[in-house]
Amino acid sequence: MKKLVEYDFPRDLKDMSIKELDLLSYEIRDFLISNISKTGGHLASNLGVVELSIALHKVFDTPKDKLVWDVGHQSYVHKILTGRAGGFENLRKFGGMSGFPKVKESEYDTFDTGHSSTSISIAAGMAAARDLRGEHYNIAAIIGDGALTGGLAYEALNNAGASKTKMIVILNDNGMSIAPNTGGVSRYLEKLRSSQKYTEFKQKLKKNVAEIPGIGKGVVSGMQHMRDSLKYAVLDGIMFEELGFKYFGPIDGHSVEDLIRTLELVKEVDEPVFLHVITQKGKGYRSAEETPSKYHGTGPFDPTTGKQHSSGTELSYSKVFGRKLSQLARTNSEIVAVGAAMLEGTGLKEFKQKYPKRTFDVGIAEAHAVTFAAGMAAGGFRPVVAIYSTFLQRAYDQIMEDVCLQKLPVVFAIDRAGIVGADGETHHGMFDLSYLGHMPNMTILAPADSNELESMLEYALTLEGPCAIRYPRGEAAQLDFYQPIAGSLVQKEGRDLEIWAVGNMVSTGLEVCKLLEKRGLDAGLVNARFVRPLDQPAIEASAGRTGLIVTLEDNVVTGGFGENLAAAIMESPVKVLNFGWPDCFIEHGSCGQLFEKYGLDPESIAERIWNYIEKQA
Ligand SMILES: Cc1ncc(C[n+]2csc(CCOP(=O)(O)OP(=O)(O)O)c2C)c(N)n1
Ligand SMILES: CC(=O)[C@@H](O)[C@H](O)COP(=O)(O)O
Ligand SMILES: [Mg+2]
Repeated sequence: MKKLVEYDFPRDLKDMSIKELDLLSYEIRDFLISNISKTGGHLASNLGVVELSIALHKVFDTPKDKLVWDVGHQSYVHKILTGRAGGFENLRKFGGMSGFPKVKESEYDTFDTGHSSTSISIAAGMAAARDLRGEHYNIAAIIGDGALTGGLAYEALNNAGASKTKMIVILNDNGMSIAPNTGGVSRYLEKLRSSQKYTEFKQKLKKNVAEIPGIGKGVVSGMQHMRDSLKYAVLDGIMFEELGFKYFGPIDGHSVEDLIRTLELVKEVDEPVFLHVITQKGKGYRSAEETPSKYHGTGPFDPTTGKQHSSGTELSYSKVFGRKLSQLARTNSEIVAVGAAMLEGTGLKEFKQKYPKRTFDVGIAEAHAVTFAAGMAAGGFRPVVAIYSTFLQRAYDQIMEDVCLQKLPVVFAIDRAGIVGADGETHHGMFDLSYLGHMPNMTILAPADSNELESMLEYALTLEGPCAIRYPRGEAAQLDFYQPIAGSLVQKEGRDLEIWAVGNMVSTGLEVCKLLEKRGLDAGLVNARFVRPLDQPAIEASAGRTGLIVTLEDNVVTGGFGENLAAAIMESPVKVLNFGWPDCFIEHGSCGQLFEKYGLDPESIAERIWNYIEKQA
């Protein structure tokens, strides 16, 4: 039997029979399990779209026809079917293949994605561009039921449905976001899924397709006939029909045959089509079927037992945050937690178990989460909104207008701040200090270790306005900082220079001081703690003690802590050197590799400081 790397995909799919395609789906699942068990990656979502991806590449003429994968974490099978099986050895590794669609990686990847709920907008825009140019090809957006909880998807449905342009929205409905999906739309989809009509549709589909005389006009009239005889399906999908889409389904997303038949039909429709496909997250791998959330994004695991190698016992910042919040909520009944489809990732699972009524998971809806929290704060509560740094970018305006403008006491627990590693450029949380740093009334804190995170959370909940606490992905440092949160913390004064480090960069700063000491330099270290407001008196005092201030932050330099500090003492003769991420998008790789490549590891920083001082001498 041929290996997946030996096929000429997608061309080879065109000659394969349904039976061969069924066999191929087994082969692809084996390949995914075997490879992801070594590299880690998004397993469960990909196992769920094996047949759908095969059918799409069988029916559509890619890359002329365009496929847009929402989020893109489920694009692995698409990658296999477009000649990239060989890339899986280095999936998400430094210099290796990305875990998301990348235009620069393949002509079959139509758009760089990573953040949810964008696919329908992208497809609608592509369709408008195609129509304006008078071109003819198919465009399909493949969106999950989780991604369909995001507001942008509805703005796009509203616009695309009314436009009457030819495009296909395929809903990959598995009832799951990372965790079980939530909300009213999810309940509506559940109703469609569990309806008897699902099986009836399958029977009618077979019967009607058999009656279709050929292609072109025949297909269209056959399809019209089918739709007429499937009035119930139209009724069931009424919400999408009312928005201007022709609704088809729901169909079995694990039947290659049904998928191919239906796609052949809907691709002939000259209007917006909404095709509802039912799949199972984790399909074909027992551990992932039983606990899809655990295999949504997984590290390496034993493929035979399903046992994940990383024990998950490390004390992450997320866990420290969740544990402390639960503890504070015991005595403060005004504390409520707000999340956006990432309760587990942000450490709120324990809080939800203890305080289900005080936990609000709004779905993949970060902008709504923030304004919802603003509403709760206006109603007298103390909302704590836990969102990853990269996803909070979505809610810039809501933080500014709905929270800061009214100085509402909302606490933002910003997880995954700084570089995150394997997810890469769409997911690094390296902009929050810049996008929050200019917001009036906002306090921004960054803990250097787990104790500081706890103290900062306690402190934030005493403030009368908004406060953001940002901390990185992964294991929490244990530096034993117990001092109360009042301003910056001078660890050590320095004669030759003083380093002002933000959050996780305090650990780096300690290393840099040691390395410089070996070269005979007396470097001091200040744990900034407050990114906003700046601790002006302490900064001025530091500038008075030394001729050089060095700032370290796990954030883009542009508009970050260091630039603000430099501006705050621009009249002083002290020189300021800023270290942070350069003004560009940073690729995927391990955090260690990225810090090294961009000169942000202790050795590179010490070297640059040394060279700078040498040059000045
Ligand atoms: C704006 C944004 N918020 C959160 C996420 C994190 N996230 C990635 S995939 C996912 C679940 C998506 O569910 P669904 O679209 O149904 O796809 P499935 O994994 O079920 O195939 C979430 C919440 C994201 N990528 N983008
Ligand atoms: C695809 C996506 O956006 C999430 O699944 C993300 O990969 C989760 O990252 P963490 O592993 O940091 O929770
Ligand atoms: Mg889903």
